[in-house]
Amino acid sequence: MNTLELVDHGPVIPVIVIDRLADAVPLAEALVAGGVRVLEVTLRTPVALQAIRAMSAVPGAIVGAGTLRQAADARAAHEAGAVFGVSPGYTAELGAACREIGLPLLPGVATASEVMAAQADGLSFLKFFPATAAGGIPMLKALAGPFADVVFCPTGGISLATAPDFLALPNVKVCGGSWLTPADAVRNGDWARITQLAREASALAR
Ligand SMILES: O=C(O)C(=O)C[C@H](O)[C@H](O)COP(=O)(O)O
Repeated sequence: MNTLELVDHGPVIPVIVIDRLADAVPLAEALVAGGVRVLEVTLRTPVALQAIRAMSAVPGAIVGAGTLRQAADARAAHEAGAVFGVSPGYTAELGAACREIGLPLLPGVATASEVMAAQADGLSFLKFFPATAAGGIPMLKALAGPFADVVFCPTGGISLATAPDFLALPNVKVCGGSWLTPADAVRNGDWARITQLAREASALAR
């Protein structure tokens, strides 16, 4: 798989934090029911790897791991069944580890130098993180000049209301965000609300 294939499935990749393993499967089912199939599960919690394994068995779900910071994270995610990885930043070490194990990587960048480092290692579909704090739409427009061959997935501070402006940019094919899985909805098992948020996100135009 090439990470750019992920954009074929819809305009938004939800960034998911799982605190309780029991929430993993119903949450994935709720998102898939709303038309959102590509799921980024952050490695921020102790149950994240088990959650990736459980969610991978949900029909229709395409599950990847977020918050990859080191080579060991990539290996653990791959072993848990993640079919892609996302990182908040980029290091050559992480890139090499992902290549070695065959885990497609969507690495985070926030500056021109970071774009150049990722491109030097063959990566041209990049997460722009933290999108809003790192310059938002004006920054993406500025990066389009020298990096016309780069496609971005802006993530960080984006909402249903602001996503359309990002998705309207020629160098943006998909947005990431945690707004589809509000912590209170997950805590309360409000899966219907999450399906509704997923429906709204998957209906966004590109
Ligand atoms: O944990 C990771 O792997 C990250 O890189 C950070 C997340 O992508 C953003 O924190 C999501 O941003 P919000 O939509 O503003 O919540």
